[in-house]
Amino acid sequence: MNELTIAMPKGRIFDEAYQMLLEAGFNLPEEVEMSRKLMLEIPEEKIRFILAKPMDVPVYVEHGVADIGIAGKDVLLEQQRQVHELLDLKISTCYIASAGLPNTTMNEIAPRIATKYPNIAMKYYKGIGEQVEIIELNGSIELAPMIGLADRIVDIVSTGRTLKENGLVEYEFITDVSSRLIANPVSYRMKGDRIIDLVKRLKKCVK
Ligand SMILES: Nc1ncnc2c1ncn2[C@@H]1O[C@H](COP(=O)(O)OP(=O)(O)OP(=O)(O)O)[C@@H](O)[C@H]1O
Ligand SMILES: O=P(O)(O)OC[C@H]1O[C@H](OP(=O)(O)OP(=O)(O)O)[C@H](O)[C@@H]1O
Repeated sequence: MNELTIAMPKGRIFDEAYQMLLEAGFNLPEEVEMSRKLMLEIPEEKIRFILAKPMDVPVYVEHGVADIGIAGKDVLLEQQRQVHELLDLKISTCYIASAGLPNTTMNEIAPRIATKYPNIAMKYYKGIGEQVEIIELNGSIELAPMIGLADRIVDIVSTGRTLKENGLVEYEFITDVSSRLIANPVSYRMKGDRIIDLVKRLKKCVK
């Protein structure tokens, strides 16, 4: 049996994704001790997990150092990497929307859009015929309209709490997001049996 290296996103997605693998019947420790270890070997299953930043999972998979990985659709849309998307796990669901201060229109000349997702935002505004200036931030995006850095933000919305607590309203829905199982194209060919078995088992656990 080939060894399978799986890139797992640390943070929000990890628990739900790991739970799905347990439900799919993989013989893994019930709980992963939250240590600082970034690699986890499961010799009984011939699986090796690498624990990566969510934005980096497709990088490991594209380069083939991980055979498969779990990544948010937001990250996949933003990065457009050469990976196969195998399965929608329907976990860590949320959506991407534009938001801003209530009752405001966008500046007519080059409105400014703050976002962690420059490509998604650019594509969206291009699609609706708006020429915008993108201001790329790495977090706390909701600050931007409040302090006059941008007319709108393009960001993830889950419960809507962050928008509400910062006095912002949603303007346009852009796209739904959930986590996806992705594979390196060469691994998919070379380790097809193992990957297809994993997809079949996970498919049964998708809710
Ligand atoms: N409310 C949410 N906010 C952000 N991401 C969410 C949310 N709900 C689900 N997600 C999913 O989780 C992923 C982000 O996970 P997480 O917040 O752990 O990483 P991150 O934003 O890169 O955080 P950090 O840079 O702080 O590690 C997103 O890519 C998205 O697919
Ligand atoms: O609709 P909600 O349930 O409030 O969730 C959405 C918020 O969560 C995420 O931020 P995160 O906690 O990852 O912080 P950061 O992007 O500011 O680092 C996202 O960027 C939104 O700000």
